[in-house]
Amino acid sequence: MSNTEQGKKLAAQAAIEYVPAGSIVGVGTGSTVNYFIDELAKIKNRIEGAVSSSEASTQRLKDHGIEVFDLNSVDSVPVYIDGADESNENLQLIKGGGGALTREKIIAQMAKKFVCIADETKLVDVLGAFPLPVEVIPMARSMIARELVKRGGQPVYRDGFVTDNGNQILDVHNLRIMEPAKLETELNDLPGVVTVGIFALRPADVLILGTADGDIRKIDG
Ligand SMILES: O=C(CO)[C@H](O)[C@H](O)COP(=O)(O)O
Repeated sequence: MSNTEQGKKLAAQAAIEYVPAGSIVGVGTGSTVNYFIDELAKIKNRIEGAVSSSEASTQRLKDHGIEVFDLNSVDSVPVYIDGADESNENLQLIKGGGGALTREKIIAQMAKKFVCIADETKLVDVLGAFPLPVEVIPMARSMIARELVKRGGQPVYRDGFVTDNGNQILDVHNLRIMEPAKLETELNDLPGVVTVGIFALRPADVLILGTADGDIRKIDG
């Protein structure tokens, strides 16, 4: 197993301690979360079930025999565990590399505690080296792409990819995001933008990083 994969797995294992007994657990999407789902399966008798941020995670949870609830049937989500494409020291994130950003942001907003799990390479000084995913309503794609260019970005259409919500993704290259909350708010305001992959208005509460030397590092927000 590579150092990166080991880091993801370590972080996923460490996140289990944040899962309260008897709870409905918010579950994100991606390869790091897949390790978490596999860990969660080991304690499935101690939880009530999960709410999920993607069809892919829902399938994996169900394959493990973990009940997946409709979010509308749930009053509260005590903890949400998800990965990230980048995090800064303030636990502001870029997410959406796997295209699940909208449902991820909805569950993160609802969660009392958002625990982000990643390998240590995801920690950066300035967000934006990872292309920023923006989910858009299909008819607005070109208009929004022009708006992103005006702001210094280079949007690239994720051709052939359709989100679980039936929308499209623009991956915006060439950004150095110095004020994440400001850019998140500004892009949120463009008609046709469904979700911006900046998680700054609702950052993570805890970041667990798995390191190459087999350790974990925790940063509290
Ligand atoms: O935001 C996400 C999916 O939309 C993922 O959390 C992000 O892409 C990280 O994925 P991975 O754990 O595979 O590196």
